[in-house]
Amino acid sequence: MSYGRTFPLWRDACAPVWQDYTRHDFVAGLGTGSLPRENFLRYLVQDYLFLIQFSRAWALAVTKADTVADMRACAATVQALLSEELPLHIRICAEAGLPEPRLQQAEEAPATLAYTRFVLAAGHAGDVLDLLAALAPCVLGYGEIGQRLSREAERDSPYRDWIDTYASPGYQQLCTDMGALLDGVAARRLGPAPEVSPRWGDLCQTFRTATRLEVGFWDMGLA
Ligand SMILES: Cc1ncc(CN)c(N)n1
Repeated sequence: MSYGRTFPLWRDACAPVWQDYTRHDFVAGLGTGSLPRENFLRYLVQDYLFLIQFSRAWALAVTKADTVADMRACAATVQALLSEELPLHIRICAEAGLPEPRLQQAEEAPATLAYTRFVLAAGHAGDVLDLLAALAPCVLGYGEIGQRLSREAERDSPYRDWIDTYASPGYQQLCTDMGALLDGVAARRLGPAPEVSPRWGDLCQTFRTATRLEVGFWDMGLA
């Protein structure tokens, strides 16, 4: 799945690290079902904390967006994070005996701090395109992972629920919408040939750093 034109260019510019992210051992363990539950829950608690900061970053994108249509697209992502993705985490953790107040009291792991504060700093220091470059690996990487695992994962993987969430038409639509948002902002700010813009190298670097931080997030889950 390409999710527009800009995303594949950024992804292909950091292909080895993208591979490390989307083909990580943690992801393989979700597909085969061999990932220990304890590691999955450690990841989910941190991801709960991650998604709160990530929602703030998308809310920042609402304030930085160029047009009302873009504001709506960013606001829809805030809504999806808080009302669809976060409840999945709350439900799975509650079933495992971890009610939401316990999640709220959890301490952020260094990997969570590093990733979320990087994204927020990129957004505060830069414009909406810098912010979207930092946000894209998260949204679109899980879109790719969800699609692939829904085809390749063991039918009876205990992580089917998780896989189905990211493969679902709702999440895939979010990815398609983000790809279109990204293309529109890139065209507006960089012109018809974004790859030759003087900003292109910095944007690729921001995307690459966020992708490395995704790898660090899976590593934290496996540790
Ligand atoms: C760390 C991380 N990256 C991406 C996603 C998908 N929104 C997530 N839930 N957590």
